[in-house]
Amino acid sequence: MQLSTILLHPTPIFQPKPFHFPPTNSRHFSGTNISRPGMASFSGFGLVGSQKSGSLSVVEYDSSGNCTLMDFVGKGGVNVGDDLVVLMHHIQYACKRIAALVASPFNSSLGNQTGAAAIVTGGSDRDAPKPLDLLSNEIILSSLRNSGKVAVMASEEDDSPLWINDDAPFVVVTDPLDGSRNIDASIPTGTIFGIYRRLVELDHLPEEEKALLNSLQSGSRLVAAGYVLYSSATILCASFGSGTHAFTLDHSTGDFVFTHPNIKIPPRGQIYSVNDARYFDWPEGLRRYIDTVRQGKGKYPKKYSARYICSLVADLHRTLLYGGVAMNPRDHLRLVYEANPLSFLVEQAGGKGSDGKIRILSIQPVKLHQRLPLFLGSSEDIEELKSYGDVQQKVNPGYEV
Ligand SMILES: O=P(O)(O)OC[C@H]1O[C@](O)(COP(=O)(O)O)[C@@H](O)[C@@H]1O
Repeated sequence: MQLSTILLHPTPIFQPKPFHFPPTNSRHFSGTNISRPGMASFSGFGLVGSQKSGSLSVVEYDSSGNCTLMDFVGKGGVNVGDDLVVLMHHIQYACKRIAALVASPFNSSLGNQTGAAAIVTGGSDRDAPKPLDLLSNEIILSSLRNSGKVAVMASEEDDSPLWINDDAPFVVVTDPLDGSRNIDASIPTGTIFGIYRRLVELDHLPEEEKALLNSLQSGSRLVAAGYVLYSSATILCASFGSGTHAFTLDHSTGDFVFTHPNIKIPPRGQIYSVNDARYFDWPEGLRRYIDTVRQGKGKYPKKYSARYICSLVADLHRTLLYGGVAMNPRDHLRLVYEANPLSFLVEQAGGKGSDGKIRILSIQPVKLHQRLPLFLGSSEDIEELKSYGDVQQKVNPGYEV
């Protein structure tokens, strides 16, 4: 199959549906609490906090009893505003196309057709993108363009941000396909996105300049953020500034169904997630921390377990649900595309995001592709880890795997 064929006919299953705002005459459900010991708790199923008033509002469900992502964000749900509803409709559609792409029997032959594996990044701070990275990037870009709601898109796959639409309200930062080095082995991958408002005070600047400055907003200004995990289930996890919620793709209908309301990361977990083949490149503090918790000698007197998928979205998703710390202590992950959106989600779930010293969301990005150490997880685990002082890996030889 030709690349162009895949691009033009990516997902026979999910045809784009005309967009309608959610119906307003759906049934109302009352809240219940779902929690399991030692795991994230999901509170108030069917009831979510209203972003504007801070009060609880009732999410509306369709006739099958399901509340979909679009019901959730719309007027019958938390009502994030019409512009953001339209944008989310296009983002979720793009992610359904990527979900189909990563599961496609044809994706392993894409490298030969695009020649993308040979792309050189011209001395920039980025690894050479893979064919699926580039295709995912195209899919996201076309959806953002079609939404009419995006002024700027900054992608991990592009050297510079793209100015799309002068009057559109939002700026989107994205890592279209994180963990793509895993793809040949069908290991989970993910899409990460963050949404900011366009800075109207920069409108007078030349396009290149305002595109860059809009993309370098601090994470504390995020309006919304999310990831989509492509795994045994396709899960879209998002926050619109009022809790972190997850939706699972129902392949029979093409809807993301509201499955994990108000995720609360346990304050303490028993799992650390890191590539510990780097142990001898770690600083003393990080080695001591890992040695301590794996022996059950830390503040939580149980032996920790190690889990590392090497796919940031998957490692974070598990951490959100089970607790613990997901980390990459070397300067590898990107502040703009990865650390900020994911820290926003973790904080909204009651956890913490740090570079080992300071809060991620407080860092002012100075470079688009800026990299940093990243520690995300349970608040007590992150605090304990930071108390070891020296946890950022400075030796970073650039591991070829
Ligand atoms: O090689 P390391 O240090 O284990 O890094 C692995 C991390 O890199 C990633 O693959 C991201 O790297 P890319 O953004 O370059 O794909 C993450 O998914 C994963 O957590």
